[in-house]
Amino acid sequence: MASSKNLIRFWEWGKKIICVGRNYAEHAKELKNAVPTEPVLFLKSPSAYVKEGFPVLMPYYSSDLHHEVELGVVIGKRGKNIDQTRAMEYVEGYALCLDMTARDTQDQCKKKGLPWTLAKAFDTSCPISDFIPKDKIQDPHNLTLWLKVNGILRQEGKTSSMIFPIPFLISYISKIITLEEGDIILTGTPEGVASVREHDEMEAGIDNIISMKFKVQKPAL
Ligand SMILES: CC(=O)CC(=O)C(=O)O
Ligand SMILES: [Mg+2]
Repeated sequence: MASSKNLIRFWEWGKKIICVGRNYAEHAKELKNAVPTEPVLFLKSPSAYVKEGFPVLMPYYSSDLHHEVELGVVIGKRGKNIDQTRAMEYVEGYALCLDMTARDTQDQCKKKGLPWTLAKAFDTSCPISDFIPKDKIQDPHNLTLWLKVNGILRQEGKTSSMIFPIPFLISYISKIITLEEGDIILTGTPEGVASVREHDEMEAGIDNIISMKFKVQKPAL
């Protein structure tokens, strides 16, 4: 088992970013998607990570970049075929994450039956907070995730509304992809996703446990 100390810079390790989509019924409905009966999975590249103090860069091919605030679950040790009853033993801590999404690109990918890589995995598509050790969060299914843009509340959702809870997700994912120390699982976003524009400031938090701010910028050409 890794110590929390080792995981403080987990976001630099180039480990896997495994994302769960449509894990909140109200969000699935707001995008006119069916509520899933099995988790929807996709990956982000490690270069998606961006820390506070650096901007979120708008992908040049999108004109509709959306915020999605999510709880990230940080894995502390290697596991394959993990049983749900033991899944929380593999959790070392948490992080607050944004799953930045080029929504127009995602809509095009869906129409063409293409993967979501361009929509979801571009550089800076995963703003991330500092590592939150497991003992700072008593119940990860009893948290409020919130996100403001330029001071106006856009998203506020309870992790109790997740369709697939964390032990189920860990077990399900580990049957397909071996989980390793430093990997992170983004557990899906609640409703209220919407566009951001150049120079907007996003502020997101988990209750009053942690918060973070990111500016949106166009990349220098
Ligand atoms: C429709 C989506 O983009 C799915 C997703 O990422 C989510 O959090 O839900
Ligand atoms: Mg998401």
